[in-house]
Amino acid sequence: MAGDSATARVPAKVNVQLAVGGLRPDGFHGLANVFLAVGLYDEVTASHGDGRDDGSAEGDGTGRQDCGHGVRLTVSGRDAAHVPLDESNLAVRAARLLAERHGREPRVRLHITKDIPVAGGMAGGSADAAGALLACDALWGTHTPQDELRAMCAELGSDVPFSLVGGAALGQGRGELLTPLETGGTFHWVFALADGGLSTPAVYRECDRLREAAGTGADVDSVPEPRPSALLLDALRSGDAEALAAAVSNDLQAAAVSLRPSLSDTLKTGTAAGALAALVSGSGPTCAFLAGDAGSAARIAAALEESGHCRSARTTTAPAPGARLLPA
Ligand SMILES: C[C@](O)(CO)[C@H](O)COP(=O)(O)OP(=O)(O)OC[C@H]1O[C@@H](n2ccc(N)nc2=O)[C@H](O)[C@@H]1O
Ligand SMILES: Nc1ncnc2c1ncn2[C@@H]1O[C@H](COP(=O)(O)OP(=O)(O)OP(=O)(O)O)[C@@H](O)[C@H]1O
Repeated sequence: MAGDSATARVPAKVNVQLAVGGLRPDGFHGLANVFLAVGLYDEVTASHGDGRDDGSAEGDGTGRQDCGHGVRLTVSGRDAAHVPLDESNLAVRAARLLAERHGREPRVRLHITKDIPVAGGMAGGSADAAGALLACDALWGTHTPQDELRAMCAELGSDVPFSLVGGAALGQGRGELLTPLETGGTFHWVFALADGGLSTPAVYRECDRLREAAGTGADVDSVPEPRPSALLLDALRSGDAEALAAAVSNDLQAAAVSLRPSLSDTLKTGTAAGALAALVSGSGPTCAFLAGDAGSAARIAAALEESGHCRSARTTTAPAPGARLLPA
């Protein structure tokens, strides 16, 4: 496909197990990271820029920037104002990386339709990076093999390879080494979106600080090697929500709550409303609630919104497919 534009749709993620090992000399932590893709999506459209203004109004949550070397970026959606429009944007970095690999100019116009919360612990920027790779690859007709796309994803960020593949997967190393996992059914989730984000490096630093303060140490020699939970993998395989609820864990949760103490009220609210499990999503501050069925998910979402302990609540299901091109 090498038409005038290409659009990729990419899911958010929740980590149903996030076991964090010690701080490595390269500044990353070894992980046993069980990712589950969930049905909240960003869309990334790549099109041939013609250099003309597209008429998007200022102040409608849409910005525009020529990021140099021919990449122009616009973003729409409720959180658009919080998305960087310069070269730090992961979608821009992805387009430039793909162009560089194919020895071509990254001349492209990118538009992100943002629905995944920004800095929310749901891999929104990673989704946009994976989406930009797919959309630009289709627009430019560069036909990059899947293994090369995956390697580029890993260069862009630890969560990006999972955004590409979706479904459910175990991430090892810093999270980029993926093993696909079987899932036996549909899981119902509620996400409580917070006001403002949390910085992922800051949450990892807080995790280290809490470990040091507890006297256990935070480096690779002090923290046991993280391992996936057999109970959790069984629960995913069998599609058993109650068993999954009993096995979920997030080693970054205490750090996220330490930086944002109000999250504990959000977690309690969802539990009181009938959630089978309540946990911080990745590095937070989004909180994730596993529900028994769609009706229970709707009741938990209503209780969260009524409580005022979140900005808004969203219901969805998992697993969701990975990054996909939409029909032209
Ligand atoms: C919290 C998670 O979302 C769970 O899936 C990820 O581990 C974060 O993945 P990400 O946002 O793609 O992170 P990256 O862009 O690769 O790294 C950002 C920063 O997070 C910290 N980081 C990230 C991944 C990891 N395994 N250990 C870390 O300590 C490092 O300070 C790193 O500089
Ligand atoms: N396309 C993008 N969308 C959102 N944020 C981006 C993007 N590109 C770069 N960023 C920057 O990355 C930061 C983290 O954003 P992101 O939404 O990816 O966080 P996150 O969902 O918590 O990430 P993760 O769950 O992978 O740790 C933002 O504060 C922003 O400065």
